[in-house]
Amino acid sequence: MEHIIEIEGLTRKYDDFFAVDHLDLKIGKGEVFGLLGPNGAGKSTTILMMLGLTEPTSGNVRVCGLDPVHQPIEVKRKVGYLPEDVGFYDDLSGLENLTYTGQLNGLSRMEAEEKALGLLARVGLKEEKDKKAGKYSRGMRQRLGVADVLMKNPEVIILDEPTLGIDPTGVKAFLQLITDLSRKEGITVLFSSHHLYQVQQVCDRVGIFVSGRLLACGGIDSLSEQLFADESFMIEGVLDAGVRTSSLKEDLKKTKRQLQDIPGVAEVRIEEHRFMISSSKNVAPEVAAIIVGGGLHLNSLSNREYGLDEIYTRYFQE
Ligand SMILES: Nc1ncnc2c1ncn2[C@@H]1O[C@H](COP(=O)(O)OP(=O)(O)OP(=O)(O)O)[C@@H](O)[C@H]1O
Repeated sequence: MEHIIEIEGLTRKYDDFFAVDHLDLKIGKGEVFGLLGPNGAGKSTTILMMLGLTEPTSGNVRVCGLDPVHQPIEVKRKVGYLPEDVGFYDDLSGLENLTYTGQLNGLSRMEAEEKALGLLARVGLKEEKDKKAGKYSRGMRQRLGVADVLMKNPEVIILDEPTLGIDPTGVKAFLQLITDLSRKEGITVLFSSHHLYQVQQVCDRVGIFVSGRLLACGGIDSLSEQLFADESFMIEGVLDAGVRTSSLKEDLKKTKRQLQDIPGVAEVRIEEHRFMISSSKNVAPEVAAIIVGGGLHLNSLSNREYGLDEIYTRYFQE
């Protein structure tokens, strides 16, 4: 696969703090790639370095074969960037804003207007073309932002939290627009988000950022495996709290050791009269047999499998 973005050992330090810590990442042409991670994970800093707006402390970035540190203007010609909050001339209409961008990019007024009209239709703002940008809703502004970015025929589009503050219907339409750009026009799309669910819907691959590092990267299916392959099942065995034999302490210890030896089991914890077992597969039958065989009184056994959603939430809570 042809790589349009290549990042090697990319690092950005602020004093002693690593905002981005030795990042390696390659993104293919036409891919929709999601940068997923909590606040402060280093997503925006990575984006700014790709655009040549922040200088790396060390490491390399190449975007469309260009070095953003030394060729920032060339990079800006090929890469469209949509920041979290797009700035427009609020007193000008959507059409006038786009036409102005077109003219700044070397088109004549007529050419710019024609192109702007086509793009307004493309992003679903045809009806609102003459409305002042200041009166657009947040979702409309984001769509106008995409049209604005498309005015310069970019090869790559980078969007920072593009769905923030848009209602669910708007989000759906917006994500569809992103997918179309990649599928129909071969544009590479990179977007950052906190929302696993949104990223999951449109991205070919996702990179999970935590503390400036890429914790896992790949198709959505492979992420849970990469992150928590050995802990996707949680089995909980509750003992009868009323039964207190003299050998209880010893029995619990012995049973814990036996549970730990079951193939696939990652961790066994005892909390009061409960066993908590995380494992890579469903070992509930073995767990039941061992607990009962160990002379303990099992009251109930529950077993649940975590989806990527829960793993993601659980992980970031920790
Ligand atoms: N100019 C700066 N000076 C000092 N620290 C900074 C600077 N810019 C960013 N940081 C720090 O670097 C870390 C990464 O920030 P960054 O904005 O890249 O995270 P993010 O993943 O984009 O988060 P968010 O989702 O909140 O936008 C944060 O801890 C932030 O405080």
